[in-house]
Amino acid sequence: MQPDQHHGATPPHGKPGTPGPAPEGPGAPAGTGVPVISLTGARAQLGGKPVLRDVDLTVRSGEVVAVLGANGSGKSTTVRAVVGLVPLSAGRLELFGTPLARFRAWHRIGYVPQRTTAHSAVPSSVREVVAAGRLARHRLGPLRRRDRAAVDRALETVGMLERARDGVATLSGGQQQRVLIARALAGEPDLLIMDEPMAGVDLANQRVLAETLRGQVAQGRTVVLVLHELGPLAPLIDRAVVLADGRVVHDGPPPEPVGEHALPGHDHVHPHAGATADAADRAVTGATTPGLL
Ligand SMILES: Nc1ncnc2c1ncn2[C@@H]1O[C@H](COP(=O)(O)OP(=O)(O)OP(=O)(O)O)[C@@H](O)[C@H]1O
Repeated sequence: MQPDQHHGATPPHGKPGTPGPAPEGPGAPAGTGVPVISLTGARAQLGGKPVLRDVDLTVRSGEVVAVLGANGSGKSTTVRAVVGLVPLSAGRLELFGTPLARFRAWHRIGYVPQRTTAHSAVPSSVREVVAAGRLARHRLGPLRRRDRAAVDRALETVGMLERARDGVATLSGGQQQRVLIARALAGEPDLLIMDEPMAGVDLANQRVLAETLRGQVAQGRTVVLVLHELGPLAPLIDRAVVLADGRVVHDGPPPEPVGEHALPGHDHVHPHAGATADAADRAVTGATTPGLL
């Protein structure tokens, strides 16, 4: 099945009044900016097995793109390749118009990896974890006032400022996710990449995360979200890229929730084996939880 290509067209959920940090100036509609991510013909192998097979992913300044697909379809590997954590065996990657080999502006990218359930053995405080998000911005030495202010702003954005001195291990999973997002925001990135930000997060924390993301999108931040389903984030998404078995099987408007998947609280788990376009069709259906946004 050929991907339904949709690069750069006006998004179905265009956000009126979005200022956008696009180099072509404020007011440029999402999806019409310069490519922030340009991944073409990407192939990658993990454990000797092909995991990405000719993946194309173009994300333009100001866009909010969901990467969807069943378990094992290659979503995490795709975004890990984008941030240089997985080497490509073929294909080309440019970030902000610069080939990966020459790209140095890592402070422009905030990456929130998939959260593991394992508690950190390192007794870091919330503030220490978030301050690590400034590392790409500031060189060695004590945090300057500007860095500290950015850390405070990020903590405030996710509603964790009062918990700044607490140990991360004392937090719930959802609160830890908020801290990881604050770490990414502390670097004041132009591009925010989040891998399954809602996974394992309770409803109250999902509300905070959704509100945080809404604020980022309103500021014109370019956002890539790996999601199992659009769920409560559906109103924010401009475009969906669906993977199945390491290939893009859809690149276009986000799907409408249908059938049982539209029921609130529907918990979607996909089989690992036999990822096909049909599996991808199932994966793109989203459960909406009313009132989150
Ligand atoms: N480090 C690794 N070594 C070997 N195989 C891996 C590794 N990481 C991932 N894989 C395999 O690569 C394939 C794609 O994995 P990936 O995590 O990208 O999928 P995904 O779509 O993000 O899945 P999920 O929704 O379960 O997170 C899977 O078959 C997975 O088992």
